[in-house]
Amino acid sequence: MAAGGVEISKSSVVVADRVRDFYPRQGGRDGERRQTKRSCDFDRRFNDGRRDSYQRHSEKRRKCSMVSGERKGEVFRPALGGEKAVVDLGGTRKISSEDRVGVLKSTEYVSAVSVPSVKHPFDDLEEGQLEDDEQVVQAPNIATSKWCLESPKDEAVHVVKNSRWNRSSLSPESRDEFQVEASDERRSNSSGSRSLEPLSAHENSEHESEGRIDIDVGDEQCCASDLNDSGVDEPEGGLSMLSGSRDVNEYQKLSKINEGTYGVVYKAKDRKTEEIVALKMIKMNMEDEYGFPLTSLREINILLSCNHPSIVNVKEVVVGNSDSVFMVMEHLEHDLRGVMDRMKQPFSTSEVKCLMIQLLEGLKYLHSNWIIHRDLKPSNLLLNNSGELKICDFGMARQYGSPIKPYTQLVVTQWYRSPELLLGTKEYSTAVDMWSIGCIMGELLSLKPLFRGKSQNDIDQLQQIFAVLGTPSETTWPGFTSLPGSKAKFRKQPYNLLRY
Ligand SMILES: Nc1ncnc2c1ncn2[C@@H]1O[C@H](COP(=O)(O)OP(=O)(O)OP(=O)(O)O)[C@@H](O)[C@H]1O
Repeated sequence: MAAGGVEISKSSVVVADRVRDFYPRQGGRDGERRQTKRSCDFDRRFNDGRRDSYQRHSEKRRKCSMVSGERKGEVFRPALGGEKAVVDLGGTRKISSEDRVGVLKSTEYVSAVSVPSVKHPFDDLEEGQLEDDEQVVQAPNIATSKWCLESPKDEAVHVVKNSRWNRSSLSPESRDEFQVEASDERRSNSSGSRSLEPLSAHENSEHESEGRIDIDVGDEQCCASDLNDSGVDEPEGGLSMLSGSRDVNEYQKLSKINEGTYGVVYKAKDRKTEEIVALKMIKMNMEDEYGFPLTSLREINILLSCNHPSIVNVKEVVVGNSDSVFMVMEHLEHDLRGVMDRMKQPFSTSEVKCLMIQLLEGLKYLHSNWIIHRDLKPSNLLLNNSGELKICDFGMARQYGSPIKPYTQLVVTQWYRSPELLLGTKEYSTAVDMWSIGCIMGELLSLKPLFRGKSQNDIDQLQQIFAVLGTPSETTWPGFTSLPGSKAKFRKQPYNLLRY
């Protein structure tokens, strides 16, 4: 591994150079991110870089109090390491220095989210066993975050008609600089259809949609205001979790980076600190007058709770002067799709190793925190000019538990979708992400999608997979014949030709 480490370390420099080579003007012109070449090598990531991750952890704690600190008197539980900390039930959270050392020592990156359905040592404690003024605390926690909508009771956080996001209250004066274009975007999407709008950056790319199909995620796709039936009183003033959020005008819009299905992404500058950031504007659901998409709530909740160098950092959520909401993220200069589209030669093996180790570290962090991403593909992997890779776009992500519950199978862009999803399973787990990153690794090595099925054709996608890996049977894949799609007539292909 030592030799491999050296090789990867060197290659990270090359990846950074190659990323810069494709965008020489971008890297050099404004010099906004003149970063050291060594930032993704092993030395820095695992030695010096560890300091960075601790520093980010403490920043995250600050964020955490914003996310979950509002729930006074609640008993918080530790995440994975069993770390114990102290919470003042008056709402001010304190963590003793001893506990803090424990937190930092116990895990390489601090686990940020709760573990559903797992018995924890503290579970055995009787009520009152904790010292009077001490309770168990958990740093950023998906389940207790104010953005959490996983439990139906909490789903009452929605926009109300007299809120500041009420469209009728819109006035020309109240528009912010992000608003004009945003309104146009919404008009163009006013049919309420979820079809992919034309993208600016990848418009002419043959990889534009990465085999994407328009998805209707059925039971999981709704917006906050679809949940009004929960019977809980609506909080006065709209989305309660937005109270106290800063205004988007704290940022100066520089340019539009890209538009995805669920939001428009802008490059912007913090007016005070001059930091360059990415602002993702959340598209409201136009079919519903005040709809805040559940996917966006999930994305915000998960990203605010995560803390890992390979996961894009969300700094805060800000609001526009009218009915717009923005996620403020660290800015990375490229995404892997754009970089690969411009490459003539594939990445070298060692470059691929450098990218893959970052991707795998990020995914390990997610999976060990019970999160499945469910939409891993090159355009959701951001790269900076130093060769650092970060996973973004958590619109499809969700927490899972044990035992596995049925989820929608209409997730993951087609070329990166696993056979079990293509065959219609509703009970799936982290393996769907592992399949996607296997496809991404193949593509990094060959510069061509590994399994490039015809658009919206699951059978063709499966035929392409079976042509390489063999047509499954109950022997090679126990349980295959009970999958809904297994009855289709697939061509018989010999087992596993991956090496040829
Ligand atoms: N933090 C960031 N820094 C720079 N660019 C970004 C950032 N986040 C997103 N982007 C760019 O915007 C694009 C779309 O972002 P994202 O995937 O989050 O939006 P989406 O609406 O969920 O897209 P999709 O249609 O893939 O679901 C990305 O592919 C990337 O090019």
